[in-house]
Amino acid sequence: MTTDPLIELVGIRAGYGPIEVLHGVDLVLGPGAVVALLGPNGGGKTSTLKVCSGVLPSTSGEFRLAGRVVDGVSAADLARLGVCSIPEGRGIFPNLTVRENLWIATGTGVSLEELETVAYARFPILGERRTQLAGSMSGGEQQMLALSRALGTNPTVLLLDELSMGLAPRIVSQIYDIVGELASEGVSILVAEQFARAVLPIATSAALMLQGRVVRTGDPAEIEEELSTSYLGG
Ligand SMILES: Nc1ncnc2c1ncn2[C@@H]1O[C@H](COP(=O)(O)OP(=O)(O)OP(=O)(O)O)[C@@H](O)[C@H]1O
Repeated sequence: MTTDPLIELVGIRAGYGPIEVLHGVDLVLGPGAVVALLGPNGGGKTSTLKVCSGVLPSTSGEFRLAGRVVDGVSAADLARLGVCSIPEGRGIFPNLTVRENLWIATGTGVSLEELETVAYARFPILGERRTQLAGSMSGGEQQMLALSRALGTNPTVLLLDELSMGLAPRIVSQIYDIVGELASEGVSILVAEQFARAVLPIATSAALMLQGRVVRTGDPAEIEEELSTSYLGG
């Protein structure tokens, strides 16, 4: 196992057209770590994840994956290198069945059979619903499907954006239990959450993002406390 950080961002700047939204992001995701990317709306959490998954190119700084500089590497190539992303909104296709959604992940070179085996073993409900349209399932089941697509590809790094969005607290904690299991199996995880409490039980450290920069990293509970008193009016 590598001792290099899985992901290392150094002074990353990036934006949309002429508007820069990341103004020099520094972030480290170590092997087997679960880093919670916390902060209020618009701080740049999603944009940082997009840089890590290769869908938002940086304009300066350095992005390293397991010690290798990967600035400019395409999202598809990063996926082949083991970076797997579940974007905000889950990235599943509501008008396709569970099985067809899993089939989409075969683009990374895994067979449908393998994907289905992994998915249905971990989430039996998905096996029961394999021919059902994804859009007709509950939010929690859709999130399970999104996670299954990721798991089947055997990622080394998992990028998660607002997993808790729109889900009941009980479902959120079930989903995060599974994310915690993945971490204990050695997957390194970077997870953006506006509602920090959801991710606290599994986070090994936290990074606070404000206005396009990581302003502090440290103990997840301390950062959550600072966030809720200073920035969210809690
Ligand atoms: N596609 C886009 N085009 C232009 N500006 C964008 C785009 N996406 C995000 N932004 C801007 O970039 C900044 C950072 O947004 P980002 O979504 O990365 O933050 P966030 O911390 O993830 O917030 P949220 O929790 O609301 O998603 C915001 O000012 C936002 O308006």
